[in-house]
Amino acid sequence: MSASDASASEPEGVWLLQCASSSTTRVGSGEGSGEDGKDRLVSLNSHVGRQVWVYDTDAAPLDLVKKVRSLQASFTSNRHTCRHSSDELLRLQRKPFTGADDKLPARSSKSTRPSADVPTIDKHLKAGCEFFNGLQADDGHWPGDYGGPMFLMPGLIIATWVAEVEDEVFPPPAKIEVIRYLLNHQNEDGGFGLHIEGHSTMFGTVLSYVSLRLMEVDADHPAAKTAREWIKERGGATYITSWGKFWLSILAVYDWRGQNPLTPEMWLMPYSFCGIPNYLHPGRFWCHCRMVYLPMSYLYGVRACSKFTNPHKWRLIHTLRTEIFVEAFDDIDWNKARNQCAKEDLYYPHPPLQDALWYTMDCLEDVLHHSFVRRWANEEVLRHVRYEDENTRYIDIGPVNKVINMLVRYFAGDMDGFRMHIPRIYDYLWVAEDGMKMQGYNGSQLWDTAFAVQALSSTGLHIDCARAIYRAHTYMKETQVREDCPKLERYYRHISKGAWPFSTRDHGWPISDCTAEGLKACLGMGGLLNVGIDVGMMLPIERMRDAVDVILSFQNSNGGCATYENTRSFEALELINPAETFGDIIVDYSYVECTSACMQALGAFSKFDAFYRCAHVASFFRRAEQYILRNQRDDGSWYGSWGVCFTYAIWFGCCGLSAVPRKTLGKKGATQRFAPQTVKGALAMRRAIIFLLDKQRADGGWGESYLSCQDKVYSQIEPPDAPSHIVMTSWAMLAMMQANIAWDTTCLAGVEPYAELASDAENLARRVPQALAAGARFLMHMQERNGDWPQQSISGVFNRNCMISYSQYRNIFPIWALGEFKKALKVQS
Ligand SMILES: CC(C)=CCC[C@@H](C)[C@H]1CC[C@@]2(C)C3=C(CC[C@]12C)[C@@]1(C)CC[C@H](O)C(C)(C)[C@@H]1CC3
Repeated sequence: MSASDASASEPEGVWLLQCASSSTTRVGSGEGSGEDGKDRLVSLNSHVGRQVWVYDTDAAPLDLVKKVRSLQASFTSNRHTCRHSSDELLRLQRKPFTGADDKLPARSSKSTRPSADVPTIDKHLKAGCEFFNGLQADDGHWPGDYGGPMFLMPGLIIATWVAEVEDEVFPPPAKIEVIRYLLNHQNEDGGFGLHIEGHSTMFGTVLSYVSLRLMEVDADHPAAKTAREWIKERGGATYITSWGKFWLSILAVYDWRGQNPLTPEMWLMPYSFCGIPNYLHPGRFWCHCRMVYLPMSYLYGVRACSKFTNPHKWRLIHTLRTEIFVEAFDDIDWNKARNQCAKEDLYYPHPPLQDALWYTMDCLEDVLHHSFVRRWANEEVLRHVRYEDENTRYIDIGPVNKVINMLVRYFAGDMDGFRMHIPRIYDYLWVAEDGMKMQGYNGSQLWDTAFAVQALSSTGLHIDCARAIYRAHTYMKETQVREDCPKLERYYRHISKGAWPFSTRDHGWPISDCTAEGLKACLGMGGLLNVGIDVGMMLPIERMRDAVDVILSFQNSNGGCATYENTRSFEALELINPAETFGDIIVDYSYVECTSACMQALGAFSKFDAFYRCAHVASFFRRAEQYILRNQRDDGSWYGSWGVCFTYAIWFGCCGLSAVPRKTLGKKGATQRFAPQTVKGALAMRRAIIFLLDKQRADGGWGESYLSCQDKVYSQIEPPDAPSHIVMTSWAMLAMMQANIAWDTTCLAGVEPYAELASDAENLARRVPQALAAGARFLMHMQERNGDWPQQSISGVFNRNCMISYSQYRNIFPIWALGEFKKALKVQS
C-alpha cells in the first residue's frame, strides 16, 4: 500500500486540529475516559495548549477535500527541492480567521522592493499581524508544526506494533498520512536522513524502511526497493547507530548481544561518596539523556522484545531479518556488530576508551543479567519511569522517552500505566501536507507564544493586536508551573515552581530560557497596560518573584545557564556518549542563548521591582556577562546550539549584553558610566555587528545554512543567489538594532581610553542603517500578499547534528524585526 494507492480508497473526511482538546482518540472526537471507564487523561489546567489532530469522519465539503489533495500533491511533486512543509493544513483550517485574501499589492517585478519607510512598513506589518493573529488558537497559543527529526515516528511505530496497539493508534486514515510522510521524505538516493533536510543515514534509512514495512507497504514498492538497496550497499543494518540497534532489538530483528550494555545497575550507584560527587551517576546527566537511557536500560535489562504470539507478525519479523542484512541473520557476528556504524551516521565516533568500557561491562553482563542485583536495579528504574510519567501527566519530557517509557510499562506488565500513555501519544503527532509526523516535543506552545507577544508588542499596532495579546497573556498565566515536583532530590529534579515549560503546563519540565521568555512576555504587558490596552490582569508579583527565583537558581558556577538544570558534571564525561549521531548530549552545559534570555528577563524585572533579591541579581549579571564575553569567538560571533546558528546566537549575545543594567555596574561617581564591563560589552557587540555586516547577502537578507551547526563554521545557504532566509534576516536585524541602542546609551565615542570603540564609528553609523533598511526591504519583498511569509529551510537544531522545525518563526520574527525597525525609524525622524 502506498499513500497514493491508499488515498484512492480513503473516506472523504479531513484532519482537523483541536486545541485545548480532551480527545482520547484520533478518529471522531472521543472525549475523556477509556473503555473501562477509567479517566486516562489527566490535566492540571483543562488541557490548555494541548494540540490533537483528529480525523473528522463527517464528509467534508468537496472543495476542502480537493484543496487538501492538491496541497498534498504539490508537496510531493516538489519534495526534493522544497523539503520543509508549510503547515498548509493548519492554514487552510484557519482561513476564515486569517483573512487569507490579498491584503498587499502584487509585486510589480522580481527586482522591485517595497521602500523602507514608516507607512510602507506599517502596511506590511498590519497584513502580517492580521494573518498571524488569525492562526492563534482560542486558548491563546499559536499552534504549529514542530517536526523535523526522522527517527521519532519509527520508534512509535515499532513500539505500538510490538505492544499490539498499532491499529488503535494508527487507524486507516492515520496510516495513510504516516506512509505519506515517510515516502515524501525519502531522499533521491533511496535513503532517509536523520532529519527532513539531512543526507541519508543508516539510522534514518533502516528505521524508515522498517516502519514502512510495519505499515504494510509491500517489499516490492519502489521506495522500499531503493531503500533496501541503499542499506545493503553500505553493509546492512548492523551498521545502524546504537539507538537504531535498540529499536531493532525491541522488534526482534536484531539481537540484544549486538548492543553495547545499557546497564540498569548504574542507577544503583551513589550520587556522591562521603560528600564527594560521583560524576558518573546518571542523575548528573543532561535530563534528556538520562530520561532516554533510563527506560532503555530497563528494556535492555530484561531483553525486551516482540512476543511471537501472532503468526502474521512472526512472519514479518522473519522477512525483515532477511531484508535488511547482507548476511544470514544466524551468521551475524553480534559482537563485531556492537561497534559498527555507517560513516554517513558518524558524527561523534566512540573514543577507544569508551569501547574498552563497553567491553568490560559486556563481560560483567553475563553475571549481572541473572543476578538479584538486576532485579533490584530494574525495580529502581521502574520507580523513576513511573515518577516521570506521573509528573508529566504521561506526556514525558520528550518524544523518545515517551515511547520507551510506554514500552517499559508494557513489558513490566503494568497495563494500566501502559494505557495511560495512549491518549498522550496524540499530543506528539502533527498533520501537514507532507503527512503525519511525530514532533520533537508535545509542541512549542509556550515558547512561540512568548515570542509572539513580544513581536506583536513591538509593532505599535496595539489596537489591531489587543485581542491576540490578551489571549496570549491568558495562555502565559495558565502555563506557568505552580509547584515543584515531589521528592526533588530522590528523583534528581530541579525546582519548578514559578518556571515556564517549553510547551504546556501538563508537560511541566522547567526550562531556564522558557522561564525567562515567559517572564519577559508577562512583564511586557505592564507597558501595554500603561498605554491603555486591556491585556487582562497582570501576573501577581509573587508569581513573578517565583520565576525570578527559578532563573537565579539556574546560574552555573561559570556564570552561564544551562537548559533544564544546573550543570552537574564535566565535559570530559562526553567520552561516554554512546549516541554516534549526536554531539554533547551527556551534560547540560551553559549556553549563550539560555544565559542571555535569563539576563534579559532579570533586566526587565529589575526595572519593575528593583529590590527583590537585588544583590543576587547584580551578581548574576556580573557573572553572566563575563560568561557571554568569554564565549564570543575571535571573529565576533557566538555559536548557537538551538537555532541556526551564529545568526541566532548573535541575536542572543547582543540582547544579553545590552540587558546588563549599566548603573549597577562599576564604581560610583564619574567612572560609573564607563564601567569596564560596559565597555567590554559594547566592544563585543560591535565586533558581532561587523561579523553580521560581512555576512549580508546581495538581496539584502541573511541566510545561514544548517551546516553551520554541525560544522561549527558559518555557512551561507547555497547557491549564493538563492533567496536569503527571512528568519535569519530578522535575527540579524534584531541583533543590530539591539546593539545600536546599547551604543547610543553607552555614549563612549570619543572617550580617550575607549578610542577603539569610536575609531570606526562613522563607518558603522553609515553601514548599519543601510544594512537594516536593505534587510527590511527584503522581508517586505518576501511577504506574501495575504500577509503570511513563506516557509524556508529548517531553522532549529539540537545536539549539534539534528534539525528541528520552528514553524511559527516565519511569521513571528519578520513581524518583530519590522516592528523594531519601524520604531527605530520613528526615533530618528
Ligand atoms: C536526542 C534526543 C533525546 C532527542 C529528543 C529531542 C530533544 C532532545 C529535543 C527536542 C526539542 C528540543 C530541541 C528543545 C530543547 C532541548 C532539546 C530538545 C528537547 C530546548 C529546551 C533547549 C533550550 C533551548 O533554548 C530551547 C528552549 C529553544 C529548546 C526547546 C526545544
